[in-house]
Amino acid sequence: MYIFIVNPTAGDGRALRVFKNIQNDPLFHKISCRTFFTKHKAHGEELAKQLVEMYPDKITSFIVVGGDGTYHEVLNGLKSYSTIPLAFIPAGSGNDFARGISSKLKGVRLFKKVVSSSCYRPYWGGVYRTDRRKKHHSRLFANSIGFGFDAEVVRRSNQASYKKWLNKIHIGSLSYVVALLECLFRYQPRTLTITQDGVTTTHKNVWMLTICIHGYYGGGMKIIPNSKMNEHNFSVLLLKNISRWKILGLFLTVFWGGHQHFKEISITEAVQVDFSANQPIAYQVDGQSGLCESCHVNKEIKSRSVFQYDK
Ligand SMILES: Nc1ncnc2c1ncn2[C@@H]1O[C@H](COP(=O)(O)OP(=O)(O)OP(=O)(O)O)[C@@H](O)[C@H]1O
Repeated sequence: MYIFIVNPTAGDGRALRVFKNIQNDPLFHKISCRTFFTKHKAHGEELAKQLVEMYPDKITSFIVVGGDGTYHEVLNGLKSYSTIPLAFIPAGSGNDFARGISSKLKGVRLFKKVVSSSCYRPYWGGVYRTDRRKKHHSRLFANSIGFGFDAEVVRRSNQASYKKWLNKIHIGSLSYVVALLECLFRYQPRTLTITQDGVTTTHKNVWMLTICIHGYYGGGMKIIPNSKMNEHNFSVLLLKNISRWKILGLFLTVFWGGHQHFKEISITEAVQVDFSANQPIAYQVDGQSGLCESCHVNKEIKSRSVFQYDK
């Protein structure tokens, strides 16, 4: 049995339209499936957890129709069930996970491939635990986790009252531009003590620390241009000692990878990253935001089967 988890609000309603097209396809009526619509934040996680506990041996695959946030929730609902296959039909506003796995098909064409082929490949997600969570309360991520300026922009935009209004007139992404300009003048860089694979260093005036499974983030920005996804390593980007105006240049050049030549950026690889900050720091994980003072990040030990059709 296939389980569809659909976030009808993702992509300003695009996910609902995509799902309706799938529902109208004759193949949909030939497969055994059940569909669940998310009704509120974190509902995708609750649904996935309940369903996998209810039907542990009957599920062929979860099929997520939505954006990165919905995929992140379903992934976390399946945290203790690494053998359950997962497929993602991108219909959000960002969809970086689809870019990360080089999925070119969309909508009905992708749905047909998911139910008629067996292109499931191993995917090693990330595990993170902030100081605000107890030891056994680690969570998973599918794309990246970032700390600092960019996360503050996401956090501010998610909390802003103007985002609701901009979403209503379908220019929700403009809320990030407004938040970016707000943060540009107000953000205070942090001092971070970072331990990467056992080596500890302290960095002053840090604007961003971003830990990526693949190169894409923020809705199509290629933050780590040459990132090669693999089972062991993350790509780690550190941005420090940069002027406020140059930050603007960074967010313009990131679309074609020009930012990687900035002397203020270093990109390294690591299996495990720990850090602590001198004061609370914003984080964004798969586009969802929060606050912490320290965090531990490593890769999932067991891989998951994720539908990856990149032809
Ligand atoms: N019925 C609902 N009403 C409001 N919010 C919802 C509902 N269902 C899920 N959500 C929340 O919507 C948020 C955004 O979803 P999602 O990330 O999938 O879409 P998106 O923001 O359009 O896409 P992307 O993250 O790829 O840019 C998630 O945090 C999820 O918890």
